[in-house]
Amino acid sequence: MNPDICRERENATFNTETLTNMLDGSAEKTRRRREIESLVINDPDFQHDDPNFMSRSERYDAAVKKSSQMIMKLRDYGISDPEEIYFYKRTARRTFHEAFGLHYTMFLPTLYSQCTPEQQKKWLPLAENFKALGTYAQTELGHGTHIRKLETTATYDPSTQEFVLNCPTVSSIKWWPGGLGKTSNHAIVLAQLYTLGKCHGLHAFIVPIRCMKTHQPLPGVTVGDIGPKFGFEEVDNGYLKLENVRIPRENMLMKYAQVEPDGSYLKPPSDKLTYGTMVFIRAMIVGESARALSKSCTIAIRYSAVRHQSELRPGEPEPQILDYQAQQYKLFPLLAAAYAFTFVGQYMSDTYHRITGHINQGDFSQLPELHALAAGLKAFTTWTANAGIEVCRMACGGHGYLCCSGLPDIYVTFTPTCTYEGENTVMMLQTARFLVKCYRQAREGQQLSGTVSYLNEQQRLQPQPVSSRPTVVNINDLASLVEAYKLRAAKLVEVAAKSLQGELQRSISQEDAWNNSSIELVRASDAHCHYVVVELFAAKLSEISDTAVHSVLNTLALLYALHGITLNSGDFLQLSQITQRIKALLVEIRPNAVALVDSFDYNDEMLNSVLGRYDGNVYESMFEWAKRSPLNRTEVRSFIIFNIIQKK
Ligand SMILES: CCCCCCCC/C=C\CCCCCCCCCCC/C=C/C(=O)SCCNC(=O)CCNC(=O)[C@H](O)C(C)(C)COP(=O)(O)OP(=O)(O)OC[C@H]1O[C@@H](n2cnc3c(N)ncnc32)[C@H](O)[C@@H]1OP(=O)(O)O
Ligand SMILES: Cc1cc2nc3c(=O)[nH]c(=O)nc-3n(C[C@H](O)[C@H](O)[C@H](O)COP(=O)(O)OP(=O)(O)OC[C@H]3O[C@@H](n4cnc5c(N)ncnc54)[C@H](O)[C@@H]3O)c2cc1C
Repeated sequence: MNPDICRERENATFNTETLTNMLDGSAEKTRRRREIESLVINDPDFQHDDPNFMSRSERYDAAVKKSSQMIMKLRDYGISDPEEIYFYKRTARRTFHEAFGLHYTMFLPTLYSQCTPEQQKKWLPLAENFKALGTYAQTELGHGTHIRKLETTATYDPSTQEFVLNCPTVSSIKWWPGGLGKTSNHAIVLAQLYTLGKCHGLHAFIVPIRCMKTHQPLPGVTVGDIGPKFGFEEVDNGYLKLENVRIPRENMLMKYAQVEPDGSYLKPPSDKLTYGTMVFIRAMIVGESARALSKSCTIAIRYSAVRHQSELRPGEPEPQILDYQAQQYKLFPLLAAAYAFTFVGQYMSDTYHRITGHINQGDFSQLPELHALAAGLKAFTTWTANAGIEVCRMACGGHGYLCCSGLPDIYVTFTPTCTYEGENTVMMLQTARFLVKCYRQAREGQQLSGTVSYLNEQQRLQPQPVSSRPTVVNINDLASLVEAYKLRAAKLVEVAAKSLQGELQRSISQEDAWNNSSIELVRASDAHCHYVVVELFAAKLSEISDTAVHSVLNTLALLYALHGITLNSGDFLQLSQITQRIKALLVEIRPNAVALVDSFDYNDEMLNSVLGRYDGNVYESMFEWAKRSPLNRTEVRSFIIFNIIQKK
């Protein structure tokens, strides 16, 4: 064990196990999570070649093999709880990405949430037993964001009681779905429903695409892999063209909207229920932001504790790079954000399950808030985490650029979360739509509840506009900082609403007014989400009874809130003391930095990083890893070089 990293752990002011238990929910939950993780880590079937030294095809084949093994093993171990399956797969995913990822994350959840009981009876046994292997095919070459303009059609034929599916143009070819190219034999296809000559908009259909016996594409189906990408090398994101593909009427997902045998159409209670799976994944991605950022911080902070470089004082030994204030300023606010997002991820998951419970009971009243919250927090947390991973990589200097640091893979795997499940700017604009609506309701005297209740206060405090009210912040008091964030959010929502109003007064259309105000609208959503994160971090502190853990998390919460103010100082009144206070907080966090990342409890197998190793023995491991590069298998790799040298 590296002596530097041992000393860091000895100097921590709190018990890492207590904090890990709190993050997991209880000591028992930590025990069970670790037990599931060790099933993977100690399994010889999961000791495989490093994918960095494999070709794309080899990686795909290995991923399919591992994914199939996982299915068998989960069955053998009797693991069926979704959260436990998730722990198992998360551990197995450490060095390869699942070939059946979309089956679990979107195909199955869509069947659970949008099938009638009769449909569930037919499809769930097939899907849960992996006979029907599925994906979610919504995006087309021409449209990903503006899904109302998707061109794939499903036209009902009452004479045969079938839907006929077509992708009539090049731009209507389905493009991107994970696992579509080579793996899936079924797809949930989002298509424009036509019945009795009328279009009823987007609906979801279960479409068999490959024969369940031979795995050959079915008649009318053209399907394949879209080629290499920035990351996710193992995954066969695919294309799909449907030409006169007939499916039975019962293959339309009919929990909400229905087509009767004679072709008559029954409307759903809300036409946005078709979009439910996207809301689910957006809600889950918030927790993924926390995990990607906490992993990156673990690597960068552990490495910064063992890496020595330059001089602080002439003649003295080189310090740990973690002792540089500039290094702390890069990493500790991200560490604080990783904790904040962990709590926000838990809140988002609980909120999703609570509100979908109400939706299942027929109460749709909270759907707009759920959509706005999931869209906004998905965008807010993925943007921060995405930028943060890159900061962590650069904070490791040159070694952070090596694949064995683990950071390049975390980055290329995480960065598409800013695009998929709703491009982030577009998601922020959806949240803004909700915020402006709420602002107007509050102005009309309606009492708002939930995360937007702060907009009620603007009504109470009229006639003085929010934008002219001074912000007085006690920088040592979290409650005061929450108030400052609240006021900033109220101010920026007001600015956005007024911009819209101003544009409309110039008698331009609603749509143009919206486009001309989109900078203000995105800023309003960003401020709202930032407020929600700070508020939830502060609320979490009130649940913590252990004094030492409370104290260290309070320091992190203060740093998160104050650092956010410095990044957005134009929106707050400038406070000259804030930078001084931040410097003091960095010093306070310094002795606990390694213990705080230890508490995330990533073991070496999951972290898969030579720089972030628990024992700190980074250089020996880097040298061992380099020796395994295929380019090192022979001393002279290219005779072309050899010939050039000879000629000279
Ligand atoms: C407790 C622990 C539990 C552990 C559980 C363990 C289980 C673990 C399982 C899973 C773990 C998951 C881990 C996550 C890992 C993620 C990996 C997933 C891989 C994903 C691969 C990628 C897949 C995809 O990308 S699929 C394609 C996604 N595509 C999109 O997102 C398209 C984006 N576009 C849109 O959503 C829409 O077109 C739009 C919102 C931009 C606009 O829609 P439009 O119809 O045009 O609407 P508009 O006119 O603007 O608005 C009309 C009103 O409708 C409201 N609205 C819009 N959308 C919604 C919605 N979804 N819900 C509700 N309401 C909506 C909108 O606000 C308007 O309302 P208003 O009242 O009229 O203002
Ligand atoms: C790795 C990966 C996996 C994916 N997996 C799947 C899958 O399994 N199934 C599936 O169906 N899809 C999948 N997708 C597709 C993904 O959902 C879309 O790429 C995503 O929804 C964005 O749509 P787009 O590509 O059309 O971007 P565009 O909408 O073309 O975005 C381009 C730019 O235009 C801007 N823009 C667009 N509309 C507006 C607007 N209204 N206002 C302001 N700015 C706007 C955006 O902000 C962005 O800057 C995947 C994508 C990736 C990268």
